Amino acid sequence: MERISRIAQHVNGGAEVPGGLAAQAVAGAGPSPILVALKGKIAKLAKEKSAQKADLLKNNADVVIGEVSVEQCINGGRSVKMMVTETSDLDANTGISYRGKSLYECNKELPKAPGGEVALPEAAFWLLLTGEVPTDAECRAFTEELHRRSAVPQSVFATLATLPKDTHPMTQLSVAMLAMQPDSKFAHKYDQGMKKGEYWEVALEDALDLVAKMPVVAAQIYRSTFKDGKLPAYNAKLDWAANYAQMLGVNSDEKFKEVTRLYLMLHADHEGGNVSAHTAHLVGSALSDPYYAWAAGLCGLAGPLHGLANQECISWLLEAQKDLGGQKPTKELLTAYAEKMLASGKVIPGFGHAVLRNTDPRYMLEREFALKNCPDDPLFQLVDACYQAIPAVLEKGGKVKNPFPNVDAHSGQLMHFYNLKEQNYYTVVFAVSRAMGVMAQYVWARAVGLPIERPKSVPLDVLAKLANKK
Ligand SMILES: CC(=O)SCCNC(=O)CCNC(=O)[C@H](O)C(C)(C)COP(=O)(O)OP(=O)(O)OC[C@H]1O[C@@H](n2cnc3c(N)ncnc32)[C@H](O)[C@@H]1OP(=O)(O)O
Ligand SMILES: O=C([O-])CC(=O)C(=O)O
Repeated sequence: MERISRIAQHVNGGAEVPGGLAAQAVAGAGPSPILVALKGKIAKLAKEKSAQKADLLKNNADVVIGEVSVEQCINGGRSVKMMVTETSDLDANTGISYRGKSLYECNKELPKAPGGEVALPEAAFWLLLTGEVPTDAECRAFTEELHRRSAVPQSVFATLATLPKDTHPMTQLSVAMLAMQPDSKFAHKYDQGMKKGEYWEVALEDALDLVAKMPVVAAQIYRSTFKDGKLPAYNAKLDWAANYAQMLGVNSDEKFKEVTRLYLMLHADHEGGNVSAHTAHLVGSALSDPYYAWAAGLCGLAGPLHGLANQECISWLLEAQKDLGGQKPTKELLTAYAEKMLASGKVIPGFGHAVLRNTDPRYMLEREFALKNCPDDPLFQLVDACYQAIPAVLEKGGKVKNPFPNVDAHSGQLMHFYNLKEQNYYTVVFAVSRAMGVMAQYVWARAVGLPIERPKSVPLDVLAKLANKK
């Protein structure tokens, strides 16, 4: 009851909730039809997948699917197949696919906002959760379901308010996740002796709550850190991403809403081995609840070789712009600039990837958006010159395995163009999106009953002995 009144207060503080399925649930009609439908779809697929897992373990448990070299053991386990992730799969050349659909296919096939051209991120979330493309009606009802769950306890904001104002926004976000943890339904049910077969369904409750609350928490962090602290009213008439965009309060342009949808759709998932997803998976495998798991994952996303690269990248671009001193960026100028940078032993942010061996399709989709919507932006012209110049420079250097740009080389320019200029904040936008994939992964890890993760480590001496035996 207390939860519902908190939600009502929150919604009343913002715009009206549309009178749809989710609103009926707010009014006390029990789980909304869309939640029932969502659970039904996951339950059906989970049955198939659990049978597949059982069959693999019964009939193929001893089949060797790969070997591990000394190099893989030392260098971060690249390409070692040692975990199961149902939601998405990364191909080194074509990039990520959500449940078998490339990002181009997702952008084409998933429902859009009225008048919008890019896929809605919550539609991608539904796809990651269920393996199905939602209908427009399902997607609308799912958006409402998220709105219904978006109220953030006052205690979370009170906790954030105790932090020094210059605390990095990613630190604030991780703290906020932990401050929300006391509301974890998974943790409460576990304490009451929940059965294993119930884990995924309760995990889904937390996953939906967490994703629904992310935009509110993230926007409040932005407003408190960089603006007057006042959060524009929540607008439940908008889709999940557009409402986040408007709560940031930096731009009322429809195109800012559209670019936010695109960004949040593209960053939603990147299979299981990336630092933040793997961290969250590992923590979740101990049955720490989804809030603990994502708080841990966020700390990994905050690393400059991973999610923070988009902050690093925009800083790098702005610095380069200053160094060029008003000259028009050209391939030649950027080649010389990047060569100098590389010679000084610095990493060029936004280029290279642990797994991809081609230009990141997320980068290409952002580039297409920029070519259409802001081709004359000086920062885009610099990004474009980097695209023309840097791969060849890195290739000539001879040690980088993938000289091509990843998504972080572009996303900052788009945010900057639409007036979201505080670069320390950029990884938070990434985190709002990635919460969807990591939460879908968490639900699926419980749905197929994956156990606690505990790979073997060895000291270098042991590795040397193993190597000498061969
Ligand atoms: C959303 C994401 O997380 S995408 C990744 C975002 N990160 C970045 O853009 C940061 C810049 N890029 C990098 O640092 C790397 O390419 C990573 C971390 C993404 C991948 O790392 P690895 O798998 O180790 O890359 P790779 O095997 O190609 O590295 C080989 C060497 O090239 C270097 N290298 C790789 N990329 C770059 C780069 N962009 N600039 C300079 N040097 C690079 C590595 O540091 C390594 O050097 P070392 O042998 O002296 O240690
Ligand atoms: O896959 C990785 O290692 C990093 C990455 O691009 C992501 O997580 O989006």
